[in-house]
Amino acid sequence: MLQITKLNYRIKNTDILDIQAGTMEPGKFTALMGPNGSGKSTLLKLIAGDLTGSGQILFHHKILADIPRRARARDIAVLPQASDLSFPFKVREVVALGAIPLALPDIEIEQKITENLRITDCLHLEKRAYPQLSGGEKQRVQLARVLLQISTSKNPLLLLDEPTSAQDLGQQHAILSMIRTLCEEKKVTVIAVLHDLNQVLKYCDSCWVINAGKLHDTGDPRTTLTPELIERFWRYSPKKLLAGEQTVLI
Ligand SMILES: Nc1ncnc2c1ncn2[C@@H]1O[C@H](COP(=O)(O)OP(=O)(O)OP(=O)(O)O)[C@@H](O)[C@H]1O
Repeated sequence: MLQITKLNYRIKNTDILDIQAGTMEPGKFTALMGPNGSGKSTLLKLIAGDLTGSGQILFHHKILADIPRRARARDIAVLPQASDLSFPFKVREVVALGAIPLALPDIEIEQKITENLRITDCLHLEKRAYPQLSGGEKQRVQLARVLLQISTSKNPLLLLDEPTSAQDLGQQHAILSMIRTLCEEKKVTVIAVLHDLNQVLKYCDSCWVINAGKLHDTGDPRTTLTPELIERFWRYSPKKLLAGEQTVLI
């Protein structure tokens, strides 16, 4: 369970984020939604501990900021919007960075690296130099790294900032489907910034709609994301299109 109370983050006397209260259930996939600049990445960074604001974030009834760094690194992993490395690391070495907080024998780490490369469709890239990969390949390698980082946790929390932004259509669905399975089978709590309404409707248990730094609404995407709400915050009127047997919004 993640509980947020009176969370405020300001820059030069301006509120970037101001959330009075909100909770997220463990083992669920929650989307952070809202227009550009509304505060979604700021919220992820506050939960990750990369930014410090006022107020409180509790994770499984413990104050997040009080959890020792190493323990926090084993429970909480963050996939940022972009991750460039200037050193010519091999893909396998990049994923291995996720094992730094884990106290595991080498053989187990190697097995876990292989497993996470496999589920992110990166196994064929393992010997390649990371800087030479495409944007989508780099994003999947980083996903493998963060999955490895939380792989020993009993209460894993995965924070993803636009995890499918560089992926082709097939990879977008493969990744979101894999993340859903992690929620259901391994009870991973996932919070992801997502812009695609159809992806949120298809894969997420709940959504938080953020606008101008405030939490406007939370709930099941199928009831929360009404045409009125989409029109109000995104200034766009979605149309329903029947694609095969599925209705999609365009
Ligand atoms: N260091 C900073 N200095 C000044 N303003 C900042 C700083 N960091 C963020 N902001 C502002 O805070 C607001 C929220 O930024 P944030 O990155 O959280 O938005 P977002 O909802 O993730 O946007 P996007 O969908 O475009 O990624 C934006 O208006 C941004 O310009």
